[in-house]
Amino acid sequence: MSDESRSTPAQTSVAAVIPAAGRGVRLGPGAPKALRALSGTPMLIHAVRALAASRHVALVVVVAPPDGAAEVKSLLDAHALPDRTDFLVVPGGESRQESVRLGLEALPPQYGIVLVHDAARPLVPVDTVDAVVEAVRDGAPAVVPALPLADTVKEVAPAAEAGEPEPVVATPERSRLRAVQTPQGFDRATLVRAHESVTENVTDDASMVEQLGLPVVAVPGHEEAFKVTRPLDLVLAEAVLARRRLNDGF
Ligand SMILES: Nc1ccn([C@@H]2O[C@H](COP(=O)(O)OP(=O)(O)OP(=O)(O)O)[C@@H](O)[C@H]2O)c(=O)n1
Ligand SMILES: C[C@](O)(CO)[C@H](O)COP(=O)(O)O
Repeated sequence: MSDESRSTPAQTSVAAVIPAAGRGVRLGPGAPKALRALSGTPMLIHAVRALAASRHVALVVVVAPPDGAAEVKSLLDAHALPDRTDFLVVPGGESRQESVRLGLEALPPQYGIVLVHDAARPLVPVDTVDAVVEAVRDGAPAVVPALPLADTVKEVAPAAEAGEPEPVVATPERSRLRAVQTPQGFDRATLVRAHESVTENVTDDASMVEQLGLPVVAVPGHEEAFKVTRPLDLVLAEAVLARRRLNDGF
């Protein structure tokens, strides 16, 4: 590639990988979490629309439950989505990390910036997505949206016996702690290297980049980007959607 044809960060195309292959055990029995309805629409469709709402995002790769790729393709076909965005569906894996890796492997070469976004965070506002992309375009290899904590956090040691109280061993300084959300944004080469190098299971992609010794920066997250994990989160999600409908005058 000549120097003239090499993309600058500002021109680099952006793809989003949406891991949606989880079962949703903490949500309780039912369909895979991403396929459960919020206000009559599958959670996954809300998440896809939230990412495709960003003018930066040109491709969305949905990582479907391992035996659910055909169902997810039909869902994408059945719901209105922006014309300017391309969509791909690939089957996922046993862990979130494996599902993200499978999504990354499906990315065509022209995408230099990758967002990884949980299907379980269906209501992330577009301004949060854009802020993450802009921070990567400004040169950060890895960016996380993050919020200060409302609760004090304690570190505990294992209880002496199951069911016994856990001894508290430390209280980390709260002002320096953040609750991390998605989409997390990456320079693609950095994220690919992280997934190739880190073999132990981690709960987010940015921590793999930290393990490479590369900088990760935090931008402001949003309270509506919360993760639907337990049954009460569904109640909150429905309330947020009802508030949006009211604000939009529906
Ligand atoms: N094998 C997996 C496990 C999780 N995920 C995705 O990773 C995101 C965050 O995971 P989480 O909220 O933990 O979802 P689940 O694994 O479905 O939840 P649980 O742990 O309660 O089963 C979700 O969008 C989920 O679909 C995935 O793509 N592949
Ligand atoms: C990636 C993540 O959403 C950042 O908070 C989170 O780590 C996912 O965790 P989960 O246990 O897979 O829900």
